[in-house]
Amino acid sequence: MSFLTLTNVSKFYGDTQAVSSFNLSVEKGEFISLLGPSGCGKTTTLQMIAGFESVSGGRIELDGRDITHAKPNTRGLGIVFQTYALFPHMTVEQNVAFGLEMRKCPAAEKRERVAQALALVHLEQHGKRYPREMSGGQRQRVALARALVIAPPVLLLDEPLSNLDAKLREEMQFELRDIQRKVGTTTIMVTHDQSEAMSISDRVVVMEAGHVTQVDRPLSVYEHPANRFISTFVGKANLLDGTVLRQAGDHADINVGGIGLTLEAADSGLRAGAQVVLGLRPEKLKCVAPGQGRCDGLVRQRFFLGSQWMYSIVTPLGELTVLAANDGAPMLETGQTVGVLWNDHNLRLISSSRNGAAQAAEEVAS
Ligand SMILES: Nc1ncnc2c1ncn2[C@@H]1O[C@H](COP(=O)(O)OP(=O)(O)OP(=O)(O)O)[C@@H](O)[C@H]1O
Repeated sequence: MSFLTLTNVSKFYGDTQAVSSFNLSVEKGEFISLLGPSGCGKTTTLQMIAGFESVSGGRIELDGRDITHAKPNTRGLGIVFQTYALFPHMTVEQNVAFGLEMRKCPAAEKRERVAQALALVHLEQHGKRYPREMSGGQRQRVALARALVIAPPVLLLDEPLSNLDAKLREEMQFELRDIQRKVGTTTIMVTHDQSEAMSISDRVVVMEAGHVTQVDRPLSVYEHPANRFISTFVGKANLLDGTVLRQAGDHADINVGGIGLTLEAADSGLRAGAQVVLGLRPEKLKCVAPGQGRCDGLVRQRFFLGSQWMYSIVTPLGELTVLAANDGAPMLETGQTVGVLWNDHNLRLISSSRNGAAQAAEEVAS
């Protein structure tokens, strides 16, 4: 059953539509990420859930209650901002206790709940310090404890890790997910970092220019991106321009640069002659000895990524990016000819013109 529901929620700033017909049902305890490029409407959506921005149209319900126009303080949600927004003149304990004081919580209960919240974020030894005496990661955890101490029905996180350096950010991603699992709070996080969204969330909501374009589990978004933008925004993808030769049963034969590919396309409705764009992830390609792959190619560039090598290989399909594990096998040299191998099972249909019967006739005739 849905715990938080957004139905056709939209937002106009004057004539500009920042969010358009946003629909989402969130289950109790779920961790959802709103993912998309700058300006796509993520923060505006979060602010509408929090009640800091008014809603131009649609409805927001929390646990069966219509909160579309409710005042922010009556929604009781926990919020963590990108800047943490800690009170500099208050100690860590006082910062965490703030929400309980507003709620007139009795002193003994307050002490206990603050201690529990600080223990949850591993800061029980730091209660008497001031925010300026804490590192960025510690301040982030204080902000989290302050949001969680009121036991909110929903936790809203706006780019909560973006001020941290790469290593700390990664550690905090795991910690954040761990804490969220422990307390079981339904969480909505805004991020423009696809790897963060993929590693933390139960489901990812991809937004583009105010619209939701895909809602799915991280693996499904990665393996079955809904469009061309998502295929390259979430991970890397080789995009191959091809022409459908024929659709037969549950697959389609496709010509890409003179090489025949088989696309599993049972429900695609592709017609012979249609122009298609196929996606193939770089880690699904393998370099083998010349003549041993599906085609040969010339290594144009290589990049060392630590755990992997990334190669740029010129092939009849176009220039392909190939990711190979740094597993001790000899690395490829630029200028070297290699075979390139892949399984057509890993091809994804990204877009198609879905036409071209006449073009098909020409292809078959030629
Ligand atoms: N107060 C405002 N007045 C007018 N336009 C606004 C206002 N706030 C946001 N916008 C516009 O609404 C659109 C969505 O903004 P929003 O901040 O929600 O995007 P975002 O996806 O969170 O971006 P970012 O990742 O850069 O924070 C943008 O075009 C932005 O310029």
